[in-house]
Amino acid sequence: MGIDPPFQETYRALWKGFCVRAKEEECKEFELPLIDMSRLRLGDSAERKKYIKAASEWGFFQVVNHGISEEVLQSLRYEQMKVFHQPFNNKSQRNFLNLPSNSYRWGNSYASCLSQFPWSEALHLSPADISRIDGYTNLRSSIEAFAGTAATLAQTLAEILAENLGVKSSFFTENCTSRTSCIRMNRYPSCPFSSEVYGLVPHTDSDILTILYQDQTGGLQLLRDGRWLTVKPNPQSLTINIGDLLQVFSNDVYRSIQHRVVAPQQVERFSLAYFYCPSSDAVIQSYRTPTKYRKFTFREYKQQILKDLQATGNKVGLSRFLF
Ligand SMILES: O=C(O)CCC(=O)C(=O)O
Ligand SMILES: [Fe+2]
Repeated sequence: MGIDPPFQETYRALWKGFCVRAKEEECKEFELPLIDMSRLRLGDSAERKKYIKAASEWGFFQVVNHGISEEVLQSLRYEQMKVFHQPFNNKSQRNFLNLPSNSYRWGNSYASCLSQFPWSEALHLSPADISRIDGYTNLRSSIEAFAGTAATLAQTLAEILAENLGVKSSFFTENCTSRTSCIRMNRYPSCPFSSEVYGLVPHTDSDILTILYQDQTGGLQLLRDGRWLTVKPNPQSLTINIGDLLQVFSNDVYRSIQHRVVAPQQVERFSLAYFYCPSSDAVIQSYRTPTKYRKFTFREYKQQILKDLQATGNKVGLSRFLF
C-alpha cells in the first residue's frame, strides 16, 4: 500500500479535463523582506520601520532570530516526515494518532474543477488535540515546543502592528490564548500533473497572522501587483503572512495576500503552518471609522467560509463582509 492519497482514483470526474488551469508564465523567484526579531524586540526603530513597511506593502515577510531553536525545527521536520510516510490506509483511519476524525485531510471534497483541487495532504491540530497524540512522543513534544514559542512570536508581531495604528493592543491578550490557535502540517507529494493542479490552491489565510516553517524545496508563491512571485526559501527564517482578521482590524492598512503552492514535480515538500487565531466569540472590527467591513465574530467568519466552500468549492472570504 502506498503512502500517497488516491488523488486520481477518487476524483476521476475532475480529471476529464473540462476546466484545467490556464497556462501561466514562469514566476520570478525573489527574497521576501527579512526582519530580525532580536532587533525588533529591543525596540530598534529602523527595524520597526522595516517591519511596518513589510506588513503594509507586502503582507508577507521572513523573520530570523525568531526564538525557535534549530533543534526543535529539525526534530519537528523529522517527526512530520515519519507521520506522513505511513501508508495512506493508516493515516485515513479514524483515530489515527488518537486524533479526532477529520484531523487528517487531503484534496478538496467540494472541488468541482481541477483548479480547486489541491494535490496535498494535511494534519490539522488544535491545541487540545496535540496533548492527545498517541505513540509519537517526540512528535508531540516538538509540536508543543514549537507552538509555545510561536504563540509568543505571533503576539509580539501583532501587538507592534496594532501599536503602530495607535490602538490598544490588548485585543490579542484578551482574545487569543494558547488554546485558540491551531497548526496544520502539510505534505505535498510529487505530482506528475504539476502543470494542471496546485499543491495548494490560491487562498488567503483566515486568521490574524500565520507563521510558516517550510523546507528548502520552494514552491510557495504570492500575488503582488497582479503577478505571481515565487518565494525563495531561507533556511534560517520562518515566513510570516498577514491574515484576513488583521486586514479587517487595520481597515486594510495591512493586507492578507493571496498565496498558493505549486505542486512539486520530482520531490515531496513539507511545511507546517501556525495559524494565530482568536476565540470563536471574538468580535472582529476595524480600529477606526469609516470602516470598510461590517463587524462579525470569528465564528461567523468560519461558518461563512465553510458555507461558500460547500456551495462553490472556493473560499470567498472578506468580500462577504464589505459594506
Ligand atoms: O506550504 C506552504 O508553503 C503554504 C501553506 C499555506 O499557505 C497554508 O497552510 O495556509
Ligand atoms: Fe496559507
